[in-house]
Amino acid sequence: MTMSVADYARECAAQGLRGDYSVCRADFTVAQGYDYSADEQAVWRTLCDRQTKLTRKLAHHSYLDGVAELGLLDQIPDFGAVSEKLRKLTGWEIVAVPGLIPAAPFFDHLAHRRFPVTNWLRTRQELDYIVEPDMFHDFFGHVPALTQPVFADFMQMYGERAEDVIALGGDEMITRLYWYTAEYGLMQEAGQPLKAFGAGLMSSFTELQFAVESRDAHHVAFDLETVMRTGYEIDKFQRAYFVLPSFDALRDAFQTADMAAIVGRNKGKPALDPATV
Ligand SMILES: C[C@H](O)[C@H](O)[C@H]1CNc2nc(N)[nH]c(=O)c2N1
Ligand SMILES: N[C@@H](Cc1ccccc1)C(=O)O
Ligand SMILES: [Fe+2]
Repeated sequence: MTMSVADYARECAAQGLRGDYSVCRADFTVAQGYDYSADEQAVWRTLCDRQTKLTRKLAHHSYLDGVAELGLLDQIPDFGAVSEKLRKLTGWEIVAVPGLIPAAPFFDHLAHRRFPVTNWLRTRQELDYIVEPDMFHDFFGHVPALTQPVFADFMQMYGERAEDVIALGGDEMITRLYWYTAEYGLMQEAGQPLKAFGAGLMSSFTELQFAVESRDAHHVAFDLETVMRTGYEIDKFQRAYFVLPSFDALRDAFQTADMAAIVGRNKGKPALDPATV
């Protein structure tokens, strides 16, 4: 692990991130501390109700199958109870974190089948979109798919391969790959309408509709090396969405890629502009 919790806490405070990083353990986890107000519970239900109407229409079926399997969206989740359920289904658990954490510990959690979930919730003013991951994003966006064995295995492999790529000096490149697939990926299977599967889309009322339905959204056919070279910003709608033909295509690209060669060719080069890829 490259960055200490104390250094990261200072950096996050300087950037205006909302979580309290001063209470983190060395692996960036904290206690969930289940003490949410009635108002926060109401915000949670509002978020789930309005977003579920959209995902029914715009989300890939692997996500919707996950929601059906997981249930539990009527109140703010108790991470311990959810972990118990997930462990039985796919061997995953969720751990509480104060918000965005650095790439290396994040991928280390994934490699060990632990998914980091932020322990605080966006406010009523941020129902449509929030600039940093909160509990609604982490839980509603990511956790349902972890009930699906194929996806659950894939996320662990992501964590393992990421550690190798980081060791080669490719942390920016592997982070972009995660970003444009797990967070903002779209899927168009043969003969099917375009669907979303990325968690950053699942949790945003406005960006989910924009990415799938707007003529202004920039859709690009998935290519592993291009994705690994394309820059991104976390606090604005994405200027490119990469479209996969299937999950198998993603897994194959991952398994056959010569990561050392890709990192070697591209390390230190400026990122591609997402608007023009
Ligand atoms: C690896 C990459 O930086 C990725 O966006 C990670 C980083 N840290 C994170 N931390 C939290 N809490 N939630 C996330 O979704 C992520 N995503
Ligand atoms: N923009 C996402 C949250 C998010 C922020 C940053 C990274 C990933 C996701 C939402 O509104 O739900
Ligand atoms: Fe996320």
